[in-house]
Amino acid sequence: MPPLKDPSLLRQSALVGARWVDAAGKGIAVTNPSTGAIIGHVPDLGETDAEEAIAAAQAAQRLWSARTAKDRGQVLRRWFDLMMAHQDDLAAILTAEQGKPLAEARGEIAYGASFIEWFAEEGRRAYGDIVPGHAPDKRILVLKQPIGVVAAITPWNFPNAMITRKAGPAFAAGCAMVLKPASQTPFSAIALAVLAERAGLPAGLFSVLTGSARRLGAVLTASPIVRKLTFTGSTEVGAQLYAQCAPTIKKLGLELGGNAPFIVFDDADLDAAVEGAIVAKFRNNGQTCVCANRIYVQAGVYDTFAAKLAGRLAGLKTGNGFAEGVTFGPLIDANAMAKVAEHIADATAKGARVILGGRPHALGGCFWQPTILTGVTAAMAVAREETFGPVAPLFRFETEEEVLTAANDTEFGLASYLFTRDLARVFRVSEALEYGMVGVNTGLVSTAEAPFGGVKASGLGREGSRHGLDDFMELKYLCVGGIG
Ligand SMILES: NC(=O)C1=CN([C@@H]2O[C@H](COP(=O)(O)OP(=O)(O)OC[C@H]3O[C@@H](n4cnc5c(N)ncnc54)[C@H](OP(=O)(O)O)[C@@H]3O)[C@@H](O)[C@H]2O)C=CC1
Ligand SMILES: O=C(O)[C@H](O)CS(=O)(=O)O
Repeated sequence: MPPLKDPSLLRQSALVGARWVDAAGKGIAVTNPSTGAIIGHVPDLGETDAEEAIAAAQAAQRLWSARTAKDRGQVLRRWFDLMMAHQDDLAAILTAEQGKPLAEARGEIAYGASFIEWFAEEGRRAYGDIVPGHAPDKRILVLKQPIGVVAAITPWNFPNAMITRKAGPAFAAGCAMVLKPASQTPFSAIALAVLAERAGLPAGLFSVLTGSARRLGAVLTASPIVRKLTFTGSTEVGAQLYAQCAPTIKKLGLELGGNAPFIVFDDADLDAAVEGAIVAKFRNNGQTCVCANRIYVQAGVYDTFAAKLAGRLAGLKTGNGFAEGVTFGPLIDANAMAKVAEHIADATAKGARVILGGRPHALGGCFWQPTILTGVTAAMAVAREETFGPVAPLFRFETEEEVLTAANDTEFGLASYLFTRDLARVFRVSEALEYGMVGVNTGLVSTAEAPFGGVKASGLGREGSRHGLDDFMELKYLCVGGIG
């Protein structure tokens, strides 16, 4: 990692309420997925630390929620300004621990900061209602109030933005947050806490806990003080946490797995569709929940699309995220490599053809060649499971009805994409797709202004947009009588 302009942002510590706990060279090692080198260590915290963080959050939240939305928004705005002022350092920390190319990491910092900026403003629009009464002497008022102490558990693939997409609305609403970031990428979370402290976020309002996910998660999900759990990660873990929260009836925000269809019709702008596929499939080296997991191309343009996509990919470079001109970094770990290899082996064993890549990259380690498969069918694992890697499986289809049936044939329902220049088809297909989000002639839908989230096994709730704030608030109905 290049030297940081502000080395204090890379802190080998965790934040328990108002107390920084140092790893002091032991605890959990964090490695660079490009090189395998140890970047540093974070503390291995336990149950009592999690309980302490929850208690600190409860005390701080009472005072924080008593401040005006404008005041809270000004603190968040300062946090946004500090994130952008330190964009290069935050990006370097992110590339070191997650692997994505530096330019992409800088983009994530700006994307992550945009949620803080957006909710610094949205917090002042948590409007309630005054409803015409049901009796002459009654008045009906509806208030919006913060839900209270929130627990957040986040993944490694977007170590900055998946935190701020939760912290922004939580703090704007007047909540407190106890965060357990992914163990592979804790330093991005800790750097955010360092800047939050400098921005004036009150002590105790934001804790960052590092250590055993199972152990810390058990405390966070069992505590009756924690009134909401917001989780981003796999559907398997999300379902487990859902069950763990049941005894205390918590509000849940679940951003889970995906299996996005990417549909290219005969009448599409093929160059635009190829660019869209590069973004939708290969952003973060295919390690996003909204990645195009299945690429359906209508028969009339199938061969041309495949050739164009292969031509574009052949010119892009794989390597260490800090190296010049690199578009694809490493996968996060050996398990991710094994899953990619397994999906390709399964597909080729069932008749698919590799027209590009298909093997570990010559760089070794966690690097994989960008890969295109043709002749892919619904019988293959890539059609049913999330690959979470740089593999583009191309399915051929004949009719709109056929591809809609195939696209909806999954338990997931997060993102979906279609490319066509037929306006009637845009609405017919978009309305028929069983997903929370539809990209029309674009491969990138994620932005703070829009509601991000899915249906079915892809989760509950929405993050971002004006809807994202309501997920951190409760409605309170006042029935005021005796008005003569
Ligand atoms: N819908 C969305 O927006 C997103 C969905 N995902 C999905 O997540 C998967 C990849 O991300 P990945 O991080 O591996 O997902 P995981 O679900 O394995 O991990 C996500 C987070 O959950 C924690 N965790 C794991 N097990 C437990 C547990 N028993 N109790 C409490 N916390 C736990 C992890 O901690 P630790 O790191 O310590 O294991 C990590 O912080 C893919 O399926 C992807 O689609 C990922 C990102 C976004
Ligand atoms: O974790 C993810 O995959 C993110 O939600 C993807 S995005 O928000 O950057 O699209």
